[in-house]
Amino acid sequence: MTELLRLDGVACIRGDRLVFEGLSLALGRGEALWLRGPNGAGKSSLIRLAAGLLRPAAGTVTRRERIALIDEAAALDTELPLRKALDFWARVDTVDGPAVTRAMDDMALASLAEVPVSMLSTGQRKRAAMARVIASCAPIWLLDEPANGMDDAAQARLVAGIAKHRANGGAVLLASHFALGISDLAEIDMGAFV
Ligand SMILES: Nc1ncnc2c1ncn2[C@@H]1O[C@H](COP(=O)(O)OP(=O)(O)OP(=O)(O)O)[C@@H](O)[C@H]1O
Repeated sequence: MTELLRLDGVACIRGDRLVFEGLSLALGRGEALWLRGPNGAGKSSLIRLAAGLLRPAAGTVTRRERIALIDEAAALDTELPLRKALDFWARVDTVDGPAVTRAMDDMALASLAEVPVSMLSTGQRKRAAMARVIASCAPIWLLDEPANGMDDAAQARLVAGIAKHRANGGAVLLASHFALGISDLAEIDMGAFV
């Protein structure tokens, strides 16, 4: 198995509180891992550690490939029409226009291409954030509550997108309150590390 992401003996301190410690995980090509646990268990913190946005208080984080991240902020320019906002990130990620078109199709966003991001609904913004992740072509997806605000049809597209990514050799680290119906999903109960 080719490991794309590895955490060894990681501890996380937020403010002056130890959120978790002694946490290790490895994520290989085609694998998905669900971080579950109650509010405050540290699911979002672990996603941010994996992304390199937080420094571990102990242990090591190793990323062997590019990452794409969804968290509470969609990171799309709210002033731009959706297509242009996604094209901006495509240039940053050095991917081509067809990748953006395919990602928009995957998340059923084609009809919203000219709509400013600021006018999208909550669920549409989540779909747009997911399209950005898909279009990035990054092998490691770090998804923090990606289904929040999505209706059933959007969730089904999210699950299909994750399956396609894994089939193409990608890996997914998912923080979520529920399993989303993803098959062959490993899990870590973050409550066990508090
Ligand atoms: N910027 C911050 N400064 C200080 N403490 C923080 C910060 N962000 C989060 N925390 C604390 O870290 C702990 C873990 O928070 P985190 O958001 O990682 O949990 P979570 O499992 O994702 O929770 P939820 O299910 O509510 O989204 C909480 O006690 C939270 O109050």
